[in-house]
Amino acid sequence: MSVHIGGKPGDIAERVLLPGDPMRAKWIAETFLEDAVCYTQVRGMLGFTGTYQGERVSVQGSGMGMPSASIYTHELINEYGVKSVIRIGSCGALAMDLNLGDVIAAIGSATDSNMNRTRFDGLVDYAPVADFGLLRTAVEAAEAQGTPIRVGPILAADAFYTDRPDLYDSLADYGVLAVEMESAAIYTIAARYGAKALTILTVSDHIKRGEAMDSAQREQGFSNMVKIGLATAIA
Ligand SMILES: O=P(O)(O)O[C@H]1O[C@H](CO)[C@@H](O)[C@H]1O
Ligand SMILES: O=c1cc[nH]c(=O)[nH]1
Repeated sequence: MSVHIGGKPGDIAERVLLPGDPMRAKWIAETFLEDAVCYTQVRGMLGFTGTYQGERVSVQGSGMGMPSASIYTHELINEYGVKSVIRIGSCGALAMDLNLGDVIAAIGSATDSNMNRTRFDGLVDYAPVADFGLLRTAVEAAEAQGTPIRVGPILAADAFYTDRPDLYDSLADYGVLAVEMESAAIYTIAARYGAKALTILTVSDHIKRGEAMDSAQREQGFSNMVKIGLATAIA
């Protein structure tokens, strides 16, 4: 077991889906995986390993925000030999041509977090980006299942409730599609330790229009995203 994950070596597949919400991890394991086994409940951050179309896959909750997601990404890669990490999350849209339920693949992740400023002594604005192979596979998987997918940059924010909505307007002017809270850290840590990472998101809110999905829309929208994530993981 690592500091924050209760599994033994070998309990976790080389390919991991990483939702923020541990209950989404449980729902994915119960809905999409066969023979799923829960390998960790430490801090309630559930993780499961099962098979999808005969291939071994794990799904691990990562919590909210970059400090939490960093811990799980670091330990999965360095303590359990995970090779690819696919975040599947919800996001708030900034682009006016996005709608609730739309699926996004994050090619790159701007951030207001200080984590990378600390890493590089404030001397470099490191650009956290997706693994190109995973990104291409996700786009192909989305096309194969008939789910439109929008590829573009996103913002990984430290705060869910922002005091600076004006910054969101500026970012939208620069083509940033949506806001979530983990991708920049996941991309950075995967790059640092030689693993692949991708973030796939479902638009659960539209920040500029003040819209939010109801629970039925959420389930269907998230299902499409999860299927893309699983198809990408096993490709
Ligand atoms: O739906 P998840 O994966 O938790 O992702 C988004 O939802 C949470 C905020 O509500 C943050 O973790 C954000 O990144
Ligand atoms: O981080 C997030 C996730 C969903 N919706 C938001 O507005 N922000």
